[in-house]
Amino acid sequence: MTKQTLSFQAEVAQLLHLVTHSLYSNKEIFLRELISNASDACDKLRYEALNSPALLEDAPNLEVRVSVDKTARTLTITDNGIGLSQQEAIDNLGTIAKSGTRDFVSRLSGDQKAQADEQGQLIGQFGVGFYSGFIVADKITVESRRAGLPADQAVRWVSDGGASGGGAFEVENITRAARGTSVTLHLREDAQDYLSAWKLKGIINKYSDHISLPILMQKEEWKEGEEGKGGEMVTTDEWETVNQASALWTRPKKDITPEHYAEFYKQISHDHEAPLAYTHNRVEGSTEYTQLLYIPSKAPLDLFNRDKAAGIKLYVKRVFIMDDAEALMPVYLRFVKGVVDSSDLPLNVSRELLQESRDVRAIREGCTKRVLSMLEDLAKNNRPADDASEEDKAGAGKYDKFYAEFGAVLKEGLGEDFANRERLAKLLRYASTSSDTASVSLADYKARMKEGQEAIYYITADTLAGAKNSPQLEVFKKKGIEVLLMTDRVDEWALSHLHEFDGTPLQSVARGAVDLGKLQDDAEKKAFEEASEVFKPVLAKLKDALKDKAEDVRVTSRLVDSPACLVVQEHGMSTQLARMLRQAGQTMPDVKPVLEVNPEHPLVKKLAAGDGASVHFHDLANILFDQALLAEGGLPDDPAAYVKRVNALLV
Ligand SMILES: Nc1ncnc2c1ncn2[C@@H]1O[C@H](COP(=O)(O)OP(=O)(O)OP(=O)(O)O)[C@@H](O)[C@H]1O
Repeated sequence: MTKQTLSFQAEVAQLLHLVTHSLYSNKEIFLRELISNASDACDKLRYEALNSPALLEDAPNLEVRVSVDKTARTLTITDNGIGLSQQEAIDNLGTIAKSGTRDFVSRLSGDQKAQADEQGQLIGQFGVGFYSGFIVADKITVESRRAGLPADQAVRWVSDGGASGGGAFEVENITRAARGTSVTLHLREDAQDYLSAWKLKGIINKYSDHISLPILMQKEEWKEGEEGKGGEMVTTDEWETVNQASALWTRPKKDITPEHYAEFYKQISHDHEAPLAYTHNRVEGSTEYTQLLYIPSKAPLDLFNRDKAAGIKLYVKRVFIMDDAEALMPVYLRFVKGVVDSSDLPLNVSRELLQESRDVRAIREGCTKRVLSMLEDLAKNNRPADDASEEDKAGAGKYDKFYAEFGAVLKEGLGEDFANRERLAKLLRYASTSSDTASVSLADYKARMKEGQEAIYYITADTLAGAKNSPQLEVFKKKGIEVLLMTDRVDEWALSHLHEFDGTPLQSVARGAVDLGKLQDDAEKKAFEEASEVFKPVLAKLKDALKDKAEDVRVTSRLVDSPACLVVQEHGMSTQLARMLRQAGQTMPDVKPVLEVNPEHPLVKKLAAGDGASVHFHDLANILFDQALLAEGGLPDDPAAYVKRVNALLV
């Protein structure tokens, strides 16, 4: 093949512009990115070689070499991993594979370029990968041969990253004896200090120490100068390993610093923020494995996508097997990132096999328990006592942070993980009528329950304001009974799997007839029974007038200021959930709510005194119903008819 000149995908050209104009503040990350790619390429080869050992040719020891040529002013990162075919070089080094990064870049418009610095920080979140080489290089040459292809089918890829204005790269066919890839950076004028071996070792130590492959550099020696001249460091032909070259998780915990853990997290998660917490354990017993699990500080944008890739990398005896091993973590813990290294699974394990393996089940259970313990610790140290140790104080507010990001997903576990339901229930936090923030645990609530209170009361609504101002809370407010306010979409479904906490039932205040049990005194009960009796005739008339809308009409003691509210039958779906599902396009059976009226309210009294056969009565009954619907965030079936009825009253 002769030389071909090809253009970058439009987003790559934009990304390159961004990289070269805005990533100056943290230039050195380019080395981490390129070494990380080299390490991935070796992992891929090791995995493919499990089935095709011939791919390893005569070089079974995988490694990365970093070398400099001071005369040519180049820095080269070479690996003997999987390599790239010509087509792969064109596809992978000319486009952006990750859809998240691509979308982000394509959204940057021209006038935003002024805030390049800010964007540089943002782009750091997505990982610029290979293209970060252009932070320090004005030209990059990649030479590569895919493992398994003959020496004369290697490729050379060269680009100046668009500096010449063309936004193009060249590819040509070359002969390369060794399999694998070398990336040569022609260093910019202001990046010449990356020719210093000492500097490079420092960067490798900082960012890439945990890479399990050996990273080799040529040894340097002090050479005395000729007479009258100073000495200097000179490069020898001997190569030495400059990193620890053992996978981080295989090292004893005492030898790993928090910085190492954080750096490793960044590499596996592509998250620029430090993790909130991590746990590292070697599990022994009938199933043996090592787990290193992280809880991120921030939720990803696609957190609620239950099909989203899981964040666990599976290794078997330190050989990388697969990313996103979803069988190792339940779906409700999909935000956890980390590594599991098993000693028992076969190296050729497939995703299908993982689903069925007993060892995998044991690992999943073990990982789940670990994550829950980690969360329990965060919860425990969230509000440290004054005399707590410095370490415990450092955890202040971390659980709140976790819960704000991932609480809604954790709740899915109530319906998914029956074995751990009680532990999960203890981790739940809600806003309540005494706290606007999601900080009340079920145990806190129980500890504050009133004398004679027999249930944990809660209400679900679309918004906090909607929950707080719901008419259904009126009697609870009057009696000073705390009610949990639930506003996550998942709450109602999740709560349908949690009927009690520590022996106390959970009761929705919008479901079934209100029964405050011992919290109501005898006089109140008597007054209520009398009212039910007195209102019987008007209830019958209301029922008739609203027969298309309401399942039943009854008097209630739950209201204080409002004339009426809607409730659902004890085991029915709430009107709020039904509305949500309908909005989501599901066909819902038409379940009619119960209209409850307040016998103390003037409007209800007026109805009772009126003539049930009059047109006026029919209109008032409908207004009463529609207003109750509005009060809980719904819309009348026929809004125009509602407006007409209200207007008729106003004039
Ligand atoms: N040393 C290498 N050996 C083989 N293939 C490579 C090498 N470096 C890069 N590639 C290929 O180029 C692709 C693009 O690399 P790039 O670093 O831009 O993205 P990535 O590695 O997929 O993402 P990220 O770096 O954010 O993890 C890689 O997915 C890989 O296929």
